[in-house]
Amino acid sequence: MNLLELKSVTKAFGGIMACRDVSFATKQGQIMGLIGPNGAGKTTMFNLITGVYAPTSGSILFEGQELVGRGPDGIVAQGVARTFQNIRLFRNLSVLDNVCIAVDKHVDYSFAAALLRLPSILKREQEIRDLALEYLTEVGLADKANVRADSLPYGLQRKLEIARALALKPKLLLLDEPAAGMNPEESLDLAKLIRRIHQRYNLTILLIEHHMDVVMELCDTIFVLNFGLKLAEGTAQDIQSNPDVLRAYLGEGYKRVRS
Ligand SMILES: Nc1ncnc2c1ncn2[C@@H]1O[C@H](COP(=O)(O)OP(=O)(O)OP(=O)(O)O)[C@@H](O)[C@H]1O
Repeated sequence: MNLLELKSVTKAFGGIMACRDVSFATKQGQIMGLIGPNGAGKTTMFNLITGVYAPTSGSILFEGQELVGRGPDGIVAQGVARTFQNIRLFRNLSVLDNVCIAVDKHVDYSFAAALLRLPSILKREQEIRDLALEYLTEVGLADKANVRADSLPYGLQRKLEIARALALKPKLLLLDEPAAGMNPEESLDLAKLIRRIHQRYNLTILLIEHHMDVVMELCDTIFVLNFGLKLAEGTAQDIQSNPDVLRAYLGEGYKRVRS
């Protein structure tokens, strides 16, 4: 079953065509890679799916329902969460509080009850902290729960963004360059983490990444954008041997990760 389907999506910023007539479908449970040169339109695709921008034309379906026009909060409520290329944490809050805020989105209690600090609220607050700690444990950050988010090195801030996105209980998780700035060993460690959460939380994942070892290791299918247009789509094997992709992005001397 298709969880996400883009149909002829176009986005123009004035004269710049960031995406042109892009169509693809992501099946339930898939990990799909979105790759291409700088400026190809990858982050714009994420911004369109998450309602940050409205497409100039085209349709974006999630579980068969139109997302266009729903707005970012409505789309999160539908089950879509993301991380950002430029990390967006509450920098001066603790690591734990960054995740608590996301867990809290699922909690239903009245403002008056919260204000009066009723015992039920105090109990619920403890539950939120416990849940947040579980997500931090999942990404290996439990021992950093009480430090300020901006004191973490960038690689760990990216993991914190993943924990926060998980806390929104998404069906579809969009990861925008989660391995940016990581060395090969760290990026393979991150690939293992992504594989683990994919299975554990029954996720469908859309992954933008320039680290090809991570993309080739994780993705069931890969969609290649170039100048806002679809260049190719296929398995890791197809993409690594596609002459157009080698020419436009991977480089003619690209060494296959898997053969
Ligand atoms: N808000 C905006 N206003 C104007 N132009 C934009 C805007 N957002 C993106 N663009 C343009 O759209 C094109 C696609 O940008 P986008 O950030 O989606 O590329 P990308 O593939 O994610 O690149 P990178 O790999 O460098 O992150 C670029 O030419 C960019 O300058």
